[in-house]
Amino acid sequence: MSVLSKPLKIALLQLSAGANKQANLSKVREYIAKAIKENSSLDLIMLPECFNSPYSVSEFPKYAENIPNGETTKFLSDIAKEYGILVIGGSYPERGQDDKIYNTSVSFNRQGEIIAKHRKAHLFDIDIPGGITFKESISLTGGDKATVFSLPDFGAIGLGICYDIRFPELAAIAARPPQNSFAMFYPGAFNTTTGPLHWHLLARARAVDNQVFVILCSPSRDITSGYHAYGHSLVVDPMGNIIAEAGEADEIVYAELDPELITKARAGIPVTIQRRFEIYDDVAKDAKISDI
Ligand SMILES: NC(=O)CC(=O)C(=O)O
Repeated sequence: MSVLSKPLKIALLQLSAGANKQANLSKVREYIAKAIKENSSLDLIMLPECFNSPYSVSEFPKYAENIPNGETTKFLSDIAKEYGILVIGGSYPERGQDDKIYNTSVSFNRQGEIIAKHRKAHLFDIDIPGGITFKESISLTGGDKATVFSLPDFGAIGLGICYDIRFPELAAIAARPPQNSFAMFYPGAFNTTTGPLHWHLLARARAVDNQVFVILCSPSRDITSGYHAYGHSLVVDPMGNIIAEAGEADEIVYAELDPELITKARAGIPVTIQRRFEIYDDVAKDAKISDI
């Protein structure tokens, strides 16, 4: 039996976010209504990284909210409940109890209850001369756990945020026993330097490494903003094939995750049972998993 119990129908909302939080949330609401109108049998909606605020280290503290008591968490919970749909709530800046700021993703069941919370573990601190310099650690603190949770009626999934995809350990922890996830979801905002270099490569690599679906949801590209997101929200199957992809503008991407594709990939190339843990350590053993 596959680790995914039945086909999962998903929609990725590739949307840009501006300075006005209310306008950003209204746009999300409008696109969710559109997605459900276009595809009434949808199971899950996913949003991009930083969908309620600009992607900017100086702006994060101004937009940061308490989770679960802030307005964006309530907004997402209401949507999940209203439409009876699973929601992977992209990410938004969180002000923790410790007064530190995190880049956090919250997921909801069909009743609007929180089923997972992931704090971006690996902060995006890079400096590519002639390309891009970015330092999330100026205002953000990294989370300290991997996130794996059960998507009701479907099975386990892992979740990381953007730069987390560069670290294969989180996906390996999610995909291997004892977690046995069928997919890795990454809300992510690569940019016009790193996107063309690595976006597809990393998504396909994580999929093939672990024989799972990999789903990336990006903001759309707004060249009037301070950060030019790459776009190209993506769904990759367990063999590494791209089965759905957005362009650069606002767009909804639909895909169906078919359990048979996992079964076939694992039967044909049985790496899941060929690992040599007597040669190297299994990162999935004793991993620190988020418990909300
Ligand atoms: N924005 C990110 O967190 C990551 C990114 O753009 C990259 O890894 O490239």
